[in-house]
Amino acid sequence: MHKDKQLPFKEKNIILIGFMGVGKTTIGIHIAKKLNRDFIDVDQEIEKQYDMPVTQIFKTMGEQKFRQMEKEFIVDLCCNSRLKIISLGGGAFLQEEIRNVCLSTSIVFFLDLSFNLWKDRLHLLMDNRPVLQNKTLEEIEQLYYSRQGIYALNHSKVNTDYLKPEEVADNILHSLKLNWEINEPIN
Ligand SMILES: Nc1ncnc2c1ncn2[C@@H]1O[C@H](COP(=O)(O)OP(=O)(O)O)[C@@H](O)[C@H]1O
Ligand SMILES: O=C(O)C1=C[C@@H](OP(=O)(O)O)[C@@H](O)[C@H](O)C1
Ligand SMILES: [Mg+2]
Repeated sequence: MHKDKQLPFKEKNIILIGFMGVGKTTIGIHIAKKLNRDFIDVDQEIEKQYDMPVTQIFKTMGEQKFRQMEKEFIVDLCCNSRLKIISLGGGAFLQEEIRNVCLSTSIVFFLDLSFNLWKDRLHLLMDNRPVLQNKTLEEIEQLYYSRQGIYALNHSKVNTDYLKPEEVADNILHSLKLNWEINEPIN
């Protein structure tokens, strides 16, 4: 739809990135509601398409196949949609093609949560995040820090420490509104 032409700033998709469990899905839903826009969670879309949870996709088809599906879905979405609120899976941004298409077409917010606070959420994630399974806390901490450089490639970083999902959504909306005004003033 807009491969060669940039969309007006206000029409660009908004994309949330960050480590597993930081709240991309939860906060994305809040933002979409507040802006009255469609919400798309990439993992949920892949799950619908294959009629199985991500954990099962990893088991039966392997991680590489999941990464391929993830890439195809995100590239298509970025090139052929607008005005969407999109939550990526935490590993998606590791793929260069995904980073490039997201950063060149959309507004990318990195949701940051310090590891100390993230640890308290581990029990909520262990069962349905295949990447965490069979790892020690030390290995998970290494994975967390090894990905921070990749997440640093964003348009805006948002701190989520000690904030409720709705508060983070409000902070993102505030920042968006300021940017919309700066990029496209009313007069
Ligand atoms: N700001 C927050 N404070 C407390 N719990 C949260 C917050 N954001 C998300 N959660 C919880 O953490 C878990 C993971 O959230 P989720 O939105 O699925 O993260 P992600 O999509 O980044 O993996 C969920 O159980 C969710 O309710
Ligand atoms: O970080 C990762 O490699 C993954 C994160 C998950 O999404 P969330 O970040 O929404 O948990 C999901 O895509 C899959 O389990 C792999
Ligand atoms: Mg998610």
